[in-house]
Amino acid sequence: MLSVEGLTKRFPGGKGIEDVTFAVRRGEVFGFLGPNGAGKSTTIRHIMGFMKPDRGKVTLLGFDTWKEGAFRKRVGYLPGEIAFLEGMNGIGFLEFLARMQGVDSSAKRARLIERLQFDARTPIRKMSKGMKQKVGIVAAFMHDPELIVLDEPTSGLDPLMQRTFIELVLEEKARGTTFLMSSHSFPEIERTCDRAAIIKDGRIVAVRDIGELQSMQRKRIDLTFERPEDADRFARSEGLQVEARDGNRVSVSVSGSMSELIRAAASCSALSLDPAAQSLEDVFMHFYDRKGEIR
Ligand SMILES: Nc1ncnc2c1ncn2[C@@H]1O[C@H](COP(=O)(O)OP(=O)(O)OP(=O)(O)O)[C@@H](O)[C@H]1O
Repeated sequence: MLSVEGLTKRFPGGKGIEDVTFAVRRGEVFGFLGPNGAGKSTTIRHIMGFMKPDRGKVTLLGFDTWKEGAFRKRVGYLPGEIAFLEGMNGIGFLEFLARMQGVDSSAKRARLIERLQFDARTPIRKMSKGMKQKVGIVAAFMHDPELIVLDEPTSGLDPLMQRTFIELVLEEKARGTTFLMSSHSFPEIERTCDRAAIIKDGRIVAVRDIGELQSMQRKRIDLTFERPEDADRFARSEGLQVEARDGNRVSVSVSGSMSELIRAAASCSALSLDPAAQSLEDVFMHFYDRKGEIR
């Protein structure tokens, strides 16, 4: 459905993307994961045919996206930063897009607006970042495209709306829609994607199944015990990687199965077991060694 081959773009100043190669299969939800400035938006702009590559090419539904625009009506796109037409309200903007897309998408549009719970009659200049993001999501989904390309779709959405968004993606996926979705948040990608590419400093460092990425991920767990003696006993258990100890608390890091940890925690009367908020750094550090190479 989508193939990105050797895509290279060097910006003045040396940044850009280098030899980016991956393919998205029909019907899958494909994540595009990387820290800020890694090259996600640059790659996506090339995919959508808005930038001319220095080298390489993008083939989407059989079209070279830089040279041919005929793929556009069959694709939905949510840019990282949406440029709206000033002076319109949400509905006006969506109707304008629908005319360009050349399909009657009014019924689907109304359903999406209801799901995302916002007043689309609000003038765009008065909309919050989250509301604008919702208008952009409706625009990307409403014409039932075969592929939906989303650049950081949940930025600006509150947790409840992030959940609604995930439901929408899964419903569309069940109908056979293909997705390419960029994010810098692994948990977000984890809930929806089948596979993901990881990009860092303009280069793809891994393309893996989500299950594989999950099992590679190292998690930090904070445990609290009834008494410091229990914490001591737990910290001496076989096969645990203890990161920190303080009184009746112990932090460990785990990758893969949790069963050993849970067994040891139970036998030492653990009171609570909390996954520590994982920073992006923690996730990415697992994928790179110091030279930035994939392990
Ligand atoms: N038009 C441009 N001219 C010069 N440099 C650019 C241009 N567009 C992007 N860059 C640089 O290229 C790098 C990749 O940017 P890009 O926006 O693709 O990253 P990103 O992965 O989408 O990041 P974020 O998560 O912050 O949106 C950055 O260092 C950025 O400053």
